[in-house]
Amino acid sequence: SVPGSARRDWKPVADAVREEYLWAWRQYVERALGADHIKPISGGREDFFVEGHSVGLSLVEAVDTLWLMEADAEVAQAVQWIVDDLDFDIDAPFQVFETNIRVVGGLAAAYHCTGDQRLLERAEDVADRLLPAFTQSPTGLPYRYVNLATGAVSDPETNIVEIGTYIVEFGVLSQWTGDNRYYDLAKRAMRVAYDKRTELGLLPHDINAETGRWRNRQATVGPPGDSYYEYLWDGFRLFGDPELKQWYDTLTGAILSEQAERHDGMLWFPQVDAFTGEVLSREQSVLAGFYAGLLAESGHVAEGRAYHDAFTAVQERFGVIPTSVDYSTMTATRVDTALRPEFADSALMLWLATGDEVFRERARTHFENMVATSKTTYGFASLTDVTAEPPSQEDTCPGYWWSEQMKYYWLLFSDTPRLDYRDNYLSTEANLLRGARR
Ligand SMILES: O=C1NC[C@H](CO)[C@@H](O)[C@@H]1O
Ligand SMILES: [Ca+2]
Repeated sequence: SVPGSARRDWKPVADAVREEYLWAWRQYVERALGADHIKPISGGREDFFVEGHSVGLSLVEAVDTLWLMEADAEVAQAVQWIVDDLDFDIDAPFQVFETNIRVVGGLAAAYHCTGDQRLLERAEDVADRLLPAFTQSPTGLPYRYVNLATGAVSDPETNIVEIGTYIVEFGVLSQWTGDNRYYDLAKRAMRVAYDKRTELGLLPHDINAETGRWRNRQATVGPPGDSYYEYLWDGFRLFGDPELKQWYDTLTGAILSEQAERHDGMLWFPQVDAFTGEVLSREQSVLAGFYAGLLAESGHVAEGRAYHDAFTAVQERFGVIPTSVDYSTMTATRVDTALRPEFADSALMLWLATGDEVFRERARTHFENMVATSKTTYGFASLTDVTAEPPSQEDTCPGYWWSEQMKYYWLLFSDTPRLDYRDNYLSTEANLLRGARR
């Protein structure tokens, strides 16, 4: 039922992924239950959003991954913790973008997989606490922070990712609750930025939420531009909104004609001046690797393949892709890397779009190299230097590890009956919002 022929037996790899994940889950439960992060070297606890106010982030991010792995006892334990112990009435400023993609999205995915109404109620509760960031804004571009208890908003110095990565999570809430406020607020913010595109059809990435004025000239498909483009396409795919597709096609056409560059026979996307098209930087963030998958999903399969080929060259050179490289010299401009999932994200998207086994091979290497370099006493650790022998580790594990690369590997290798491989949707945080087969 999956695309392409299973020419080799991937089950051993799928079993290894599930074994590593459930081992890491047991360490988290025993040592850091309820913490945003486990500290994988020391076994300690770490807050992500606000010091002293963990919201069980890694647990919230793990629910749908556990469910897809048929770890149903672990799912039940996680849901029980959410119902008993997760309270968003916190008098502190939370980052609106990160809270949406990780917490609203994680709870929405948990609801989609389990059907437990209490999880939808929690998703609505935290989403409602984010709305003042939109409704208090004179332009409709949301502020970056909101106090979850008081609704006080702050920091208008934002970017297109943080004003434009909501329509998926807000859209399914509108669909599931019948309240269109969520969708309308999310789409309005995207429209404001789109309407300010330059003559070339490109977007700078920094903008002021109070004045609506651009704060810089640089366009990028990496952070903080990436998921604005992703969510235009995803919003069209999930909700069929033709305007979102028109905006996506216009901006993507400009990116492919004005920004794409061939270098040493490989396809790259330098940062350019959005007004003139002048190349500003040939630095490529590992986060930009998601774009290979987005291009393939949205009909630009050749470009998507070519961009993944480029990042495969980086993986082959460094073993683990560094936070950023200069592709004109193939040197790392930052040697650290925080367990970033994007290469595996686009490998899954390209495999689903083409059925080509090469993407499973590439993802297998990504998994094996991650285990070899990041696995430590109580879990998996970010790296401070991928070029060191052996690569040096940092005592932290990001929340997205629990939602992203381990889920991408599992879906690539397991052929799980819990996913509709022909019609599914994973958010930018890999939250499953369509395609769960209960
Ligand atoms: O869209 C995102 N950006 C950064 C993280 C992964 O690198 C994660 O939160 C998500 O994939
Ligand atoms: Ca992402």
